[in-house]
Amino acid sequence: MAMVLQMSTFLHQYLYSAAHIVPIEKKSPMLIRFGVLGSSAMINPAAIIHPVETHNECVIAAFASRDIKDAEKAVEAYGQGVAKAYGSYEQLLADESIDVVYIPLPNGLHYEWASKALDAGKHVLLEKPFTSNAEQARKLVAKAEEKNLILLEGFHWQFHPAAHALKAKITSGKYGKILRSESWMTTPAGSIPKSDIRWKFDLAGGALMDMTYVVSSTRYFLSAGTPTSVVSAKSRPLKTDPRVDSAMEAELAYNLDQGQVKSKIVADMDRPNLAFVLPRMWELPSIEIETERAVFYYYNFMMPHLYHYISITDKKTGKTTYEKHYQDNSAWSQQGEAWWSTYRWQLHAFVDKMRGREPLHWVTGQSSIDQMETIDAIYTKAGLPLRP
Ligand SMILES: NC(=O)C1=CN([C@@H]2O[C@H](COP(=O)(O)OP(=O)(O)OC[C@H]3O[C@@H](n4cnc5c(N)ncnc54)[C@H](OP(=O)(O)O)[C@@H]3O)[C@@H](O)[C@H]2O)C=CC1
Ligand SMILES: O=C1OC[C@@H](O)[C@H](O)[C@H]1O
Repeated sequence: MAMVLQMSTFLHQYLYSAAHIVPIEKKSPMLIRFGVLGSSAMINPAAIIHPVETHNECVIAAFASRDIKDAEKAVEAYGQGVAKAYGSYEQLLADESIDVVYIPLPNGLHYEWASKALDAGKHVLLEKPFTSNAEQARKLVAKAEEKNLILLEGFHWQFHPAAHALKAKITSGKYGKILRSESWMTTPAGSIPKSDIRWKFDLAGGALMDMTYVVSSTRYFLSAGTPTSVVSAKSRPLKTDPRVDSAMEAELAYNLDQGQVKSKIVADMDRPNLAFVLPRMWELPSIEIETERAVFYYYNFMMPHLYHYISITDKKTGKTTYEKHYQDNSAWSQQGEAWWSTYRWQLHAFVDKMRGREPLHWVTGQSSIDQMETIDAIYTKAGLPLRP
């Protein structure tokens, strides 16, 4: 289902950004210049190109690919201004006119190229998962701090108003302490081609890495760092390479200020069809959080701009109410538009940070380290090696 979501988000972004493109001549004269490392990455249109097209303070000034022809194709497809095409990532990093580098490379290359980008004095918007493992995450965050450069892990979903609306309720105290949570993300069997980067151990593939959202959603809504322990973790190994988890299920124990919480996470990149035939298209990334007085359920927390709902069941009365937050009256959503995708919200925050304005939300370096430490701990408990 994740792939279907991704395709739908492409369409959503294409249609909305086409309607809201800010022509280059109407953009701010002080443009933030982005460079993309990996012009042909599937995620580029949704995560960076369309968001930039609709933002009046930024432009994509260069694309780099391993093969210059791919960079030239990306330049041609991108209609704003005159972007440069580079036939190597090094060349783009040497371009002094680039302020920010967006990195949509395979997971196993995140650390190397984010590190090189920081060395070249660039700010970095880095795709999830942050790095291959926690050791790399610690080094990368230290480098960004030392160089006083912005480094953000692209947990786009956290920037959407719906995430904030739910978190505000959970942390309000009105519903009592959190008791447990359960976060799911699945993709129907066979929908990710076997040649995909997600199946390659050397590129830091695996379900837990790709569907790192199940960990980040848990940590975000619990306001948690790392778990006290990984109680259990079981992977379903990829037949051709058992180091790669085609699925991972784990139970985490947190000791929060407010008390103990048990969290289940399920990530499955090859989810068996129902009765062997029916792909579980309805299984959008979701999280359930039970507190003393209510059970919350956030359906499609990852792409809420396409569709989502938050249900709240009162444990005493059994009554369930439903909410949607494309745009509400919160200070948060007043900063944007109901049509903004999660990636557009994320870009808004990134630009705020670049301009010295305080973004309403940020994924801190410590959070990215905690995220990778949690992932390492789950792999270790499951008896799998850490990603290289
Ligand atoms: N935020 C989100 O919603 C999403 C995030 N992602 C993340 O973005 C990253 C890229 O994912 P996705 O777009 O699906 O990946 P793709 O496989 O489509 O693209 C990765 C790009 O990396 C470059 N590359 C460099 N070295 C290699 C290599 N050894 N093997 C393959 N590609 C290489 C290629 O670009 P070139 O040849 O042009 O240099 C390639 O097109 C991943 O980290 C993934 O987790 C993915 C999907 C959604
Ligand atoms: O980040 C992602 O989001 C959507 C999924 O399709 C994809 O596998 C993953 O990389």
